[in-house]
Amino acid sequence: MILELENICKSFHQPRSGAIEVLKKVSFTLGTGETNAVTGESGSGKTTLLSLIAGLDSPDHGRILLEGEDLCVMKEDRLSRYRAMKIGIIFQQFHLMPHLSARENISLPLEILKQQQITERVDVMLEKVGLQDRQHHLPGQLSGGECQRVAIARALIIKPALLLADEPTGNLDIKTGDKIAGLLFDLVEKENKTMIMVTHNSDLAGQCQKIRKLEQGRLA
Ligand SMILES: Nc1ncnc2c1ncn2[C@@H]1O[C@H](COP(=O)(O)OP(=O)(O)OP(=O)(O)O)[C@@H](O)[C@H]1O
Repeated sequence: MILELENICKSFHQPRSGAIEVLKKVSFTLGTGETNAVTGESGSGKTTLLSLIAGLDSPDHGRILLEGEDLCVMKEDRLSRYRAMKIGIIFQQFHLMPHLSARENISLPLEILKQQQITERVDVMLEKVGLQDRQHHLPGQLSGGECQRVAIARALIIKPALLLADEPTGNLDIKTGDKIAGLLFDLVEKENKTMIMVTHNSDLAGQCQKIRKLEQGRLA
């Protein structure tokens, strides 16, 4: 098992509305090379769940094991490095660095992790996502679809154990979204990546091997 969630609980406390119990003892496991979609109504806790798996927030109770290591008990320094090495994240809003070119955005994770052969690895990735002729453009000079290609390349370049995608086509028009989804699933399949994708889009969810629904704090 690459990922194991055991009895994850998460509440948010608001002075006015009191506590909202978003996740109630959520458990699931994911094997290497599996793709799962997480669906559910707005406010059902999909992004919360993804943030916990990404180690960007911590649960109130429960364990999250990635390759057998419990993210919930790691100290911040180690967690940051572990996350950077093991988890690639693709967001709806791309989250690119606006002052860096496409090429520099893709190479950034490798620079941070002080990896070798960065130029060659970025060249290969630029070709995979079809952006060789846009590599020196800034995000503001790229289309939405091109920005998401950069984000996909940046997420995959570290060869992550786990890929997390939060509405990866949600900010794109239907035609571009379909193209980007095609590219993403193609790369995931070719590279045997393990992926969790949060989406409202049933066509997209249907391309994952399994669809899980979050409802009233529980995952079916
Ligand atoms: N930091 C926070 N503080 C307080 N409440 C929060 C916080 N983050 C999320 N919530 C609440 O938790 C619930 C779940 O939010 P979440 O963003 O995970 O839902 P979602 O299923 O991703 O929704 P959507 O599909 O609309 O993006 C919502 O009721 C939200 O208001």
